[in-house]
Amino acid sequence: MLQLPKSPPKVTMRLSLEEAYEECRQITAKYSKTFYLGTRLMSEAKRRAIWAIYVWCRRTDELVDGPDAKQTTPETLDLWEARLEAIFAGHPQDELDSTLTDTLQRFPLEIQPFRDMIEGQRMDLYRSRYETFEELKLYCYRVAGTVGLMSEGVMGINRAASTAPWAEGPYHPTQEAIALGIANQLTNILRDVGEDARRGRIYLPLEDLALFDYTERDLLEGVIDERWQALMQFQIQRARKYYLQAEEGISALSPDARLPVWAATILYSNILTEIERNQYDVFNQRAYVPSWRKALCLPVAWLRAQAL
Ligand SMILES: CC(C)=CCC/C(C)=C/CC/C(C)=C/CC/C(C)=C/[C@@H]1[C@@H](COP(=O)(O)OP(=O)(O)O)[C@]1(C)CC/C=C(\C)CC/C=C(\C)CCC=C(C)C
Ligand SMILES: Nc1ncnc2c1ncn2[C@@H]1O[C@H](COP(=O)(O)OP(=O)(O)OP(=O)(O)O)[C@@H](O)[C@H]1O
Ligand SMILES: [Mn+2]
Repeated sequence: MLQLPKSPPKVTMRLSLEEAYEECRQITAKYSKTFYLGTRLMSEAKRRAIWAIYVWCRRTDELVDGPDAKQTTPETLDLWEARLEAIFAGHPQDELDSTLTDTLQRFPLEIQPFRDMIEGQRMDLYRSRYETFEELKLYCYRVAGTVGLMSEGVMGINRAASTAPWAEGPYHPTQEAIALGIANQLTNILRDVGEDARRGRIYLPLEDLALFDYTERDLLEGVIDERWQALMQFQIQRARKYYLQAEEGISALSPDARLPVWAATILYSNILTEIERNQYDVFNQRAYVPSWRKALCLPVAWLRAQAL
């Protein structure tokens, strides 16, 4: 389903565009129940665009995080970037690429966030520690804030919203879209601390570990004590600060985008609550929002989407 060609294949399309979009839908449903649920609340045109973007992002992430990651070199990412340029130039190299080329004809997306995402994956090739939160924030912008920019381009803005007389035009919630991506990535990092530690990776800023007198060795050994709980609560509070900043911008999105974005935001941020419920044990269990609790989030998302 998500196999990445090892080298640029000759351009052969075994699927129609419709079949390719259906494959994008299946990949999104398979790899992220939360975001897939969000897309089901969107219009047909917007959900197809998000599926196409999700697949490109997932394939990009799998180059460094997937089963074949050991074969990925900086040159692999250079080739992937050239392939991205081809997609934007209207020359997709396979049917999954062609859904993004098709999406670009419907939604005016900039290429830069896609390039920045690849730059974030390059960081994963050579970095396994982050000294400061500023360094981690740059990584989070690149692998997730960029997704916010891509998504905002599809969601569209609320042009009917009153514009201040001194403003040039409708408000674009760019910083809030980036903030939601960063909030989601910080959540993902906290959820996957154990999985990443087992691969020798620590995303939590080392300056934060030192603040709570918790060592790298403690983390790699999965030590859970008051120091760990205080460190995790600090991390969770910071992630929630980014969610709060993001929520300011959701009302600036087009009306039909508010419900799906509120739903995805509430669902993903609830992973933090699940981590708290698990007493911050992210080493032996993977925090996730059970389906019944996901369902309970939907009426809340609907109410938040009504409030301007
Ligand atoms: C509802 C909606 C529009 C969702 C966007 C879905 C989308 C295109 C997601 C792409 C995700 C992806 C595969 C990115 C590659 C790098 C990566 C893995 C990033 C991390 C995602 C985790 O995904 P998942 O949970 O499936 O990963 P694992 O299970 O760990 O394998 C990230 C945490 C990034 C997610 C970032 C976003 C979804 C951006 C959200 C921002 C918006 C929708 C902007 C909304 C606009 C305003 C104004 C707030
Ligand atoms: N990458 C994974 N590794 C281990 N378990 C996973 C993974 N993805 C999902 N699961 C498991 O699948 C079940 C559903 O979790 P969840 O709803 O978070 O799925 P998901 O696809 O990971 O959603 P999202 O990616 O949006 O968080 C849980 O039991 C979760 O532990
Ligand atoms: Mn997932």
